[in-house]
Amino acid sequence: MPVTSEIDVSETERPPEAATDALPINELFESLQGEGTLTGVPSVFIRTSGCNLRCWFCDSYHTSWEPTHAWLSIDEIIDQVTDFDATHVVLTGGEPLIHEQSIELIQQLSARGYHITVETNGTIVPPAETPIDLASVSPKLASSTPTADRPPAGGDAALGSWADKHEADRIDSNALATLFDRYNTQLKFVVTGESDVPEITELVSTLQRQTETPIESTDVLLMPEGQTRAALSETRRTVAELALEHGYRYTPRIHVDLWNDAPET
Ligand SMILES: C[S@@+](CC[C@H](N)C(=O)[O-])C[C@H]1O[C@@H](n2cnc3c(N)ncnc32)[C@H](O)[C@@H]1O
Ligand SMILES: Nc1nc2[nH]cc(C(=O)O)c2c(=O)[nH]1
Ligand code: SF4
Ligand SMILES: [Mg+2]
Repeated sequence: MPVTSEIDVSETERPPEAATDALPINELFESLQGEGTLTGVPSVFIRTSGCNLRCWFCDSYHTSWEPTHAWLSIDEIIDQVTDFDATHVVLTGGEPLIHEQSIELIQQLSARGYHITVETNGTIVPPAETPIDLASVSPKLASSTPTADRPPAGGDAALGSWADKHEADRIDSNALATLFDRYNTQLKFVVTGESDVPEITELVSTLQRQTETPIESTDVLLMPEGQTRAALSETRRTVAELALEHGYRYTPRIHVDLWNDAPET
């Protein structure tokens, strides 16, 4: 059931009428996993609203810059998930781990046998026993920081004080190392061009010193920046060639190739 346009509120504070275990849900749909090591796997996507960062390029503008959502209880979410046939669930956002109710949702879905991927920016570590099958971690590079020259889709009026806050909070290497040690993890970088590579190499080296689990270059995925087919066609070849040159994996964004920027895909 589409929930995208049902309720439009400008913040993610829980209204008094919402259940205590409710989550702000921007959309809930079935699609093919479009990114990363599970690309092509039929999956139910649960997109929470609200984020602790503000990437200028965010392809889910209505979960970050202008959060839009309905409040659904965990039972309501699970009812909707079980209406689909997929065995894989992708919990995404926004930043799903800013909501403590996401943990209960993950536990309940896992107990029902679902394979759980969490798409996260890697700044928040969930409680130790949270049953995540794939931590799809996308650390945010300097090129993600919004500025007056690089404003979000809503223009620089939306920028407010986010340039400084985003820049200060986008990387927490302790959090990234803990996630990597605890979960089966892919590090999926959004790449805008060659100038992003030194920061990726440096961050991967830093994390290799911090983690107990060895980080292989094949755990590192380069994903082209682009919300639309037209934008991706500008970046993907460069990013694929950078992956080849540096021994990292390349991941396409097949949902963008297939459905462009349509909601619920
Ligand atoms: C909308 S985010 C939600 C999860 C989490 N907040 C994060 O950033 O990882 C889902 C995925 O889309 C990626 N993404 C967002 N905007 C993008 C863009 N313009 N081009 C390529 N990937 C993008 C993110 O890096 C992340 O891997
Ligand atoms: N098909 C499809 N695959 C995806 N993989 C990660 C997504 C996300 O927004 O987190 C996403 C998405 O929005 N759609
Ligand atoms: S961290 Fe994720 S949801 Fe938040 S602004 Fe960046 S891409 Fe969007
Ligand atoms: Mg997406």
